[in-house]
Amino acid sequence: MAAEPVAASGGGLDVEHVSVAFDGTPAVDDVSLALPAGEVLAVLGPSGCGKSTLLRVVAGLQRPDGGTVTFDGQDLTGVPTHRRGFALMFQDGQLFQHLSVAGNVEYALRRRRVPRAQARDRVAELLGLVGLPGLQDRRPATLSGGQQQRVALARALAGRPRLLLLDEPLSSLDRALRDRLGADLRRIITASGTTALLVTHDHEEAFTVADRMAVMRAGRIVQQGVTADVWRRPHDAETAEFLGYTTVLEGEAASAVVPGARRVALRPLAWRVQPDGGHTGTVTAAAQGADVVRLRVDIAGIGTVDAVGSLREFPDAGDRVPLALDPVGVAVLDGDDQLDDDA
Ligand SMILES: Nc1ncnc2c1ncn2[C@@H]1O[C@H](COP(=O)(O)OP(=O)(O)OP(=O)(O)O)[C@@H](O)[C@H]1O
Repeated sequence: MAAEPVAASGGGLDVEHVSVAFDGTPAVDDVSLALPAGEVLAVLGPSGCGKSTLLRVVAGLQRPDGGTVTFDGQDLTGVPTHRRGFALMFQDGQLFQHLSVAGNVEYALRRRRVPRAQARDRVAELLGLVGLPGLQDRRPATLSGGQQQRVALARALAGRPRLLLLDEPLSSLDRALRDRLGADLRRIITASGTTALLVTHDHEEAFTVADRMAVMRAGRIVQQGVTADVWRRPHDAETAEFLGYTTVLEGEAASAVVPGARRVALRPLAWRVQPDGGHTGTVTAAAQGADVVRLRVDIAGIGTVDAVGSLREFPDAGDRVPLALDPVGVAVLDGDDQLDDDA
């Protein structure tokens, strides 16, 4: 069930009924998206779902078989990529290795013949914005992966694009750096007032960076909305799993967790070992993580679920443990039932 996109009133991007097929096989299938000006939208989906193709249609690099792309009400059909006023940033930055950092960032400014002094000031301002002040003269090869992506971002923002298109911008970085740069990316995009469309397979990245999220599967948008809403209320089990929920319960097991619910999805942190938590379970497996003990516990009437425990009282297989349920880690699927946050 795909919610209808909210029209991007007051400007922004509108994608309506866009389809692309390669050799008769649909890659993008009747996709509609709305991105209001000043917001960040993440299209989230697994490899091969068609998200890069969709991004290429918006960029003007791929002609759709059907549908329209408009920005600020202007139909972009027939408008070439370089006339759209958009900027693109890819997974691996694609910096010009023979140019300095400053040379890379001012690339768009040179093409527009911005006066030299003005361009220099803008480069300094952008490097400050992305957290790399003073690195003008360095070569890309002497920078870390995270620094290179920051330079790529500064370069993309230099021409003040009306839409920034990001294709898996953090995927080449390791997890810790990805988390840090994800938060920075959001801050930088917001601070520069840029409207941005991000495609990614990483739900954490989408959650950190975007205001709105569209979940894509096999060429179609299966759910879209405000990021926190999609996160808390995935429509179906497959979407829930893709968003990091690890267990789906049905029938009586579901209603034992949320009264009246037919299906619920649980995040790995939903159950926590806690005295007087209201439930009891038997540990079937335990593995020590860096911060918590990750458990599988069997709860009578519910089944086997993931849980976390404290490193201080390392529970082990066979132990009976008291458990509390954190409502933030629970989503009701296919129903109107919502878990009360105070429950
Ligand atoms: N130029 C092309 N010619 C033929 N098939 C293509 C072409 N580009 C993409 N496809 C196919 O279209 C489908 C969607 O590809 P696309 O690259 O858009 O997916 P994606 O979600 O971005 O995946 P990934 O994250 O792996 O890049 C895939 O099945 C892919 O093989």
